[in-house]
Amino acid sequence: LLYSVKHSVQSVNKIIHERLKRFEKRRPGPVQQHAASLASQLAEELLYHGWRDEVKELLTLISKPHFKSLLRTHDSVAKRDFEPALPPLPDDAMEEDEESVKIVSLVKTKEPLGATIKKDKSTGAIVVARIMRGGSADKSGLIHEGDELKEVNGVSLEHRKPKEILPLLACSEGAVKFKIIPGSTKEVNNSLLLVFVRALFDYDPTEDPTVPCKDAAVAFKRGDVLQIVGTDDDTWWQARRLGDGSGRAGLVPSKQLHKSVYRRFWVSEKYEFMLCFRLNSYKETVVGFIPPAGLRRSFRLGRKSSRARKPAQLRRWSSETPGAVCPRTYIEVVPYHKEPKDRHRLIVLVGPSGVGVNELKRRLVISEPDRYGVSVPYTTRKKRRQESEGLDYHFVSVQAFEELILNHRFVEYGQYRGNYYGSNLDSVQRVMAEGKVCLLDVHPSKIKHVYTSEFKPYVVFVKPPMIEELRLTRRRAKFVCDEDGMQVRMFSEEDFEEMLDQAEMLDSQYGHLFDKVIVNGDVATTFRELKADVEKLDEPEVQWVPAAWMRSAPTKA
Ligand SMILES: Nc1ncnc2c1ncn2[C@@H]1O[C@H](COP(=O)(O)OP(=O)(O)OP(=O)(O)O)[C@@H](O)[C@H]1O
Repeated sequence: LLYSVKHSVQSVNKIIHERLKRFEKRRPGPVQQHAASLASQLAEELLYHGWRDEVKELLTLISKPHFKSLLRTHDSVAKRDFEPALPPLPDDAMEEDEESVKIVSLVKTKEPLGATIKKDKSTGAIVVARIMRGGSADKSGLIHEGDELKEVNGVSLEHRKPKEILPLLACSEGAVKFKIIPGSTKEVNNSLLLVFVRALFDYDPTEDPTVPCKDAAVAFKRGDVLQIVGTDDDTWWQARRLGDGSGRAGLVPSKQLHKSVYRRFWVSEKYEFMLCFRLNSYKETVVGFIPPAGLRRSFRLGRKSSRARKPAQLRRWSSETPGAVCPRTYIEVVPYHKEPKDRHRLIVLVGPSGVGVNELKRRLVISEPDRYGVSVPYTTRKKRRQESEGLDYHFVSVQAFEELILNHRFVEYGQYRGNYYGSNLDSVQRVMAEGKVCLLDVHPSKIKHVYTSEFKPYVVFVKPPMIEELRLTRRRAKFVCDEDGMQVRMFSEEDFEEMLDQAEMLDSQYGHLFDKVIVNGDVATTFRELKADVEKLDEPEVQWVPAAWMRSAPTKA
């Protein structure tokens, strides 16, 4: 038995040996040398191709650290990093330490090389400061951060300033030859990160005196989605702006940097502004206006009290979200693909009093009553003759209402003339369970109650147009001006100014929560824009939602 086992092991070994020999003769070569970055690009592509199980599985596989390491190792072997073959040195290179000089040749396209340079203050040498992820320099794998540049296309860089070197590179077409002295080799992770963030502030590098290289920076607007591809540097991250078509990574201020710059700016220049911001704010406590039956008016607190010309200090804006004190940076987002079986996202409409939130809500419901619905509010007041339970209000006892308060079932509630009124979460859920798009109109400070994966709110900020257009479009418009909602009057110049002031404050305090800003000039145009935007949420296109929603299982508000 032992003999036969030994014999078979020997034959297996022989077979393996022969196979390996054959394999060696064929000398299989790598198909390409950038498998790691290709896998990252593939992962990114997959984000846009539905959220099917196979896609998820493949994404999980290629995002695993050991799989990434395997690909990086493959790339090193493919590039023969283990036995660096230096090209023959030109004669004049002999003055340098032969061992240390390297000539590299990159093929330059119309795109920039994707590297920044700086002058080393102590030695005066020109060194590579940064390599942009995904750029030509990065993909070549031939130039690294810290490398000293000696020549570009035979032109010596000695005693030159970085500014003088840029034109040399800009002129170069096709192959660009660099003579470099490699810096200390540090491990560089070439694979792109799969972290996406939504910017909560506008950034324009041309106006930023702190940016190390304006040309290498990426400009973006609040709401843009950025893919963060490198966070090696604590102050300047590398990121790509999605949808700009270039795919080029550039510098963006890191979270920490933006916070510190913002604080410095705030302390020095914005201090006065912030001070009046605080003086004008107060805690919301009362419901100011409860409308008659029909399409419910909102519970936007104190909306009418401001019209009743209360002093500025008593205006309703809450101090509970001190947006201007805490700088807004980035919020991590993930792609969300709506499946046909998924519920519609909750549509939250916010805006200053009188801007037209109710009007737009009304138009949406009338346009497609089977598709759009509004939640029916709860009240403890007595039912009037013409009102119906569940249609105008849910009429409940004080005890029942207070129990609901204790159970955190209200998005917004308050008291008016001794009765409670409130927008209830169950009411919202009922509309959503009917398969309708639920429209909710709340003060932005209350969005937090529905900011969960269960509701996936899509927040639309309805903004007034410029004052000239307000005057023009609201010439014949009337708004409810008494506390019982029965009297109406025309808009005054003061109402317009107040609307614009409120809009500005809402934007600065809660702008980070808005998915869409819509300017309500001509109401028919605004309505069409809003409807088209809401309908887009049902298309199989990728939507970017806070990562926190998707990480946790659907949470109850
Ligand atoms: N774009 C517009 N052009 C002209 N009139 C408009 C426009 N939008 C709204 N209106 C009118 O302005 C008035 C106030 O609108 P609406 O009641 O919808 O405001 P609101 O934002 O819901 O404010 P509030 O909650 O304080 O009532 C209504 O008469 C409405 O028809």
